[in-house]
Parts: sequence; structure tokens; C-alpha cells
Amino acid sequence: MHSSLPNVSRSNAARRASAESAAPLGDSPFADAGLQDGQLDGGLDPDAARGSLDAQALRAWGLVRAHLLSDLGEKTFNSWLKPLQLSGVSNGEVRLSVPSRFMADWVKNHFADRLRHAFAQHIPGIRQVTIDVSAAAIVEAEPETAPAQPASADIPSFEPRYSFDSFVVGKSNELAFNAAHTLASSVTSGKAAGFNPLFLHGPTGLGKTHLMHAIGSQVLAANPKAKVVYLSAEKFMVEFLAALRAKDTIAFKQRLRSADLLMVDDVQFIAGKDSTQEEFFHTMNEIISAGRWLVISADRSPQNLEGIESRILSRLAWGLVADINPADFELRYNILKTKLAAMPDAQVPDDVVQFLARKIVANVRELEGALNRVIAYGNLVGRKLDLDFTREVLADVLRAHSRKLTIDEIQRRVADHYALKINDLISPRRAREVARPRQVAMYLAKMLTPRSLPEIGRRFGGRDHTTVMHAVKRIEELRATDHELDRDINQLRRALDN
Ligand SMILES: Nc1ncnc2c1ncn2[C@@H]1O[C@H](COP(=O)(O)OP(=O)(O)OP(=O)(O)O)[C@@H](O)[C@H]1O
Repeated sequence: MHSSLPNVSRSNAARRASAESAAPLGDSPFADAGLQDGQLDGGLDPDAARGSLDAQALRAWGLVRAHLLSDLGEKTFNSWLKPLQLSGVSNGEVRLSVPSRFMADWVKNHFADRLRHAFAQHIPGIRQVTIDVSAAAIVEAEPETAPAQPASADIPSFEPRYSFDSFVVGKSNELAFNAAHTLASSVTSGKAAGFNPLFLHGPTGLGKTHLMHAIGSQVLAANPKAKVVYLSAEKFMVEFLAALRAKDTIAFKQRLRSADLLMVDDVQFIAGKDSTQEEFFHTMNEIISAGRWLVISADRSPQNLEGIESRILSRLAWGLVADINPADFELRYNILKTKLAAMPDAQVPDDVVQFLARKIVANVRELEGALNRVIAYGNLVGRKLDLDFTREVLADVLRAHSRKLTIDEIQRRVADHYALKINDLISPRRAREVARPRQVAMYLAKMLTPRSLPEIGRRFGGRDHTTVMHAVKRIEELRATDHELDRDINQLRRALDN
């Protein structure tokens, strides 16, 4: 595991190392994908970049970061995982470093298992992940009294992506959208909104943070001097406790309580955290009674927020409570189309968009992540973005979502499609009108179920696994030239997907 890297900037070192290595990592032909996103630049200890890590470790690190970003979402990733640096891999152990003791403890307590699991998928034999404070940080900072501030807590990046214009409205989110828009207009015009605070709630990944950022962007666009403060409830707590430890809560209080618009995201996080809730209650009160604006989000309604003090809940219920529900197919499809309209270089056929909208139903973050992954991998390997490629790239996501398809179902569909009986498919008959559909059914069984070749052979009248292998190969070859067969298979796959 030793290859030396040139002493270049961190992201270049990581990129170059992964680009230079030709060896595929595990089974994935897309091993570099983790380094495609600017989000994932860096993450490499400067000492490691000077030569102690090999290309496999670097590529695995890129993938681990990509997976964690898509699993945990940008907010959590940026706050806690983006600052991690890879400093070494040896003897089944991955060593990571962070800039402060506080962060090291936090990451250890909250993410160590997830990191270990993610690494083990890409570097066989990884048993342990160790998180240390980086040597440079120990010299430069006072970690115990000054916890890391991995991302700006004060003013959100206001991502231009997160605007009202880019938010696609459907039945499930129109109340929240209208409420957010009304509040933003009231803050900028000074006219009463008729409610304050605004409480947005809904399951993860459905656009609460997007709407908060959109409110903030609109307010700042109208009045760049407005004091807009956005922070997650987690960061509220971390900063408050740090201020308490440093015996200096005045600056913290002033910064939040003087906001014209204060937005606190994911408030469920402070459930059961008594002293933080106390502070939060006074902050809310001060903001509202001074006629300034408050927006709160949570993953559930105020009635269901267990562990949050009743005085906070009743304060929240005074305002407007707007829910966001899971998107239906139409909204999911429109969201994808809107995202694609902003990416003129991406050529994604409509059947792929429909497929994604049909398959990825849990939340918009996952939907967006799936689309980005297909596009990024397509660019990386230079493949046409069709349904086969999409299924290949998203195999893990689809597996998690899909119901179990059986060989019986495949046989039934194929038999119907070719106007045959199921018995024809498992019979010894070799006539072409039976043999070709049988090969199609075997091919689909191999592609769409986890069954092994011998198992599939057994289910087709006790045939040998080499017969199945031959069928799969033959259909793959024919699909490239026989358009009718290709169309049949696409139709069958769509039918089986539903
Ligand atoms: N209606 C929508 N139109 C366009 N993009 C959307 C929509 N809903 C969600 N998104 C996108 O989905 C992603 C996840 O949304 P967001 O982070 O706002 O979710 P959230 O509800 O705050 O999740 P969490 O509870 O995990 O914080 C973002 O990239 C956001 O832009």
C-alpha cells in the first residue's frame, strides 16, 4: 500500500491519484465518482498527500465521502464530515483527523460505525476507524474552549439553487410554499403576514431547508443589510454549550436575538436538551415580541415533537404550521424536469426521468441524488444514459426500494407477452417461437433477480447453468442489432417494474 503522490494541493493530489490509478476498485467501474463533486474536494491530510497513502485508499476515501454526502445530506456532511482528513490506512485500520478534540469526540460518537461500514465496502479487511485531532490543529487552536465551527452558522450560503424559483410546487407542498413566500414578502414589505412564527414540518429531504434558504435569499435580495440568521438546531445547541463553557453567552445571545429574521432548522434535534431549550425559548420570545421574524422547521408536527417543552410548542402553535408531504409522481417528475432544465449539457431521455420518478419515492434529496449520480457516472464512463445504464448505476438504491421480483412473475409476463403458456417456457421444446422467449425470460431472471445461474436453470425445466449463461449472452448480443427484441425487453422490464 505505498505509492508516493506529488506534493500538490489537496484536491489535486486526491484527484490525480484517483485518475492515475487504472486499477478498478472492487466491482465498481465508477470508482472515481466520489471526486466528481466540488463538495468532495480535499479531505486529505497534507502529510498523507506527501506520500503515505496509496491510490486505492484515496479512491476509497472519495467514494466513502460521496456515499456519506448522499446518505446524510449536505447539512450534516458539511458540518461534521467535510472537515475530516484521511491520514492513513494500514493493518485494517483507517486513520482520520479533524481540527479539534470536540469534533473528534462528536464524529466518534455519531459517525464512527457508519464510517467503518462505508470503508469496509471499499477496502476489504477494514475493522477499525480511528479519529484523531490533527497535529497542526493542536498547535494552532485551543480545541477544548473553542469548538470547531465547520460551517458558517450565521448566514447561510444562500445557495442560488435554493430559491423560490427553483422550488417546484405540487399539491403536497403548496401550503408550505405559499406560507414561506408570504412570510418573505412580509419581511421585505413590512406588511403583516398574519402569522409569526412559521413552522414548517415534514419528513426528511422534502424541501424545508430549501424554503428557508429561499426566504432568506429573497429578504437579502430586497435588503442586503437585513440581518438574516439561519442555523440548524444542532448548531444552536453546539454553539450555546460552547458559549456556556467559555462563560461568554452574551455574544451568542446578541447575535441571534438581534436578527431581523431568525431561522432554526430541524428543531427536533433539541428534544430532551433542557438547557438548550431554555435558551431557545427565550430567543424565540425575544424575536417575536420585538416584531421580528422567526421560521422553524422540524421533521414532525408540534403535537408530535416529544421531548420539547410545552411552552415552546404552544409558542410555535401560535404561528402558522405548514406541512410538506411526500411528493406524488407528477411532482417528482416535474422536479426532475426542472433540475434538468438547469443542466443543458445533460442529455437524459424522458423514459429515464419517468423511471427515476417512479422508482425513487422516498424523498426529493434521494431523487436528486439519483439523477446526479446517473449523469455523473455517465460522463465518467462515457456511456449513453439509457434505462439499462440507469439500473446498473442505481442498483443499490433500486434494490433497497424494490419489491422482490420472482422468477414465476417473470415467466408469467414473458409467456403473456409472447402468447405462450408458462409450461412452454419450462418444456424441453426447442422450436424457435418458444426457445427465444425462454431465453428472454432467463435473461430477465438473471438481470432482475438475485438468483444464481444454476438456480435459474432449475426453474426452467431443470436446465444446466451453461444454458442460462448462453441465453444471457445471446440476448445481450441480439439486443444490439434486433430492435424488435430490444423493444420487447424494454416493454417487459417496464411491466415488471410496475
Ligand atoms: N419541491 C422541490 N423543488 C425543487 N427541489 C426540491 C423540492 N423539494 C426538495 N427539493 C430539493 O431536495 C433536496 C433536499 O431538500 P431539503 O434539504 O430542503 O430537505 P429538508 O426537508 O430540509 O430535509 P431535512 O429534514 O433532512 O433537513 C434539496 O436539494 C432541495 O433543493
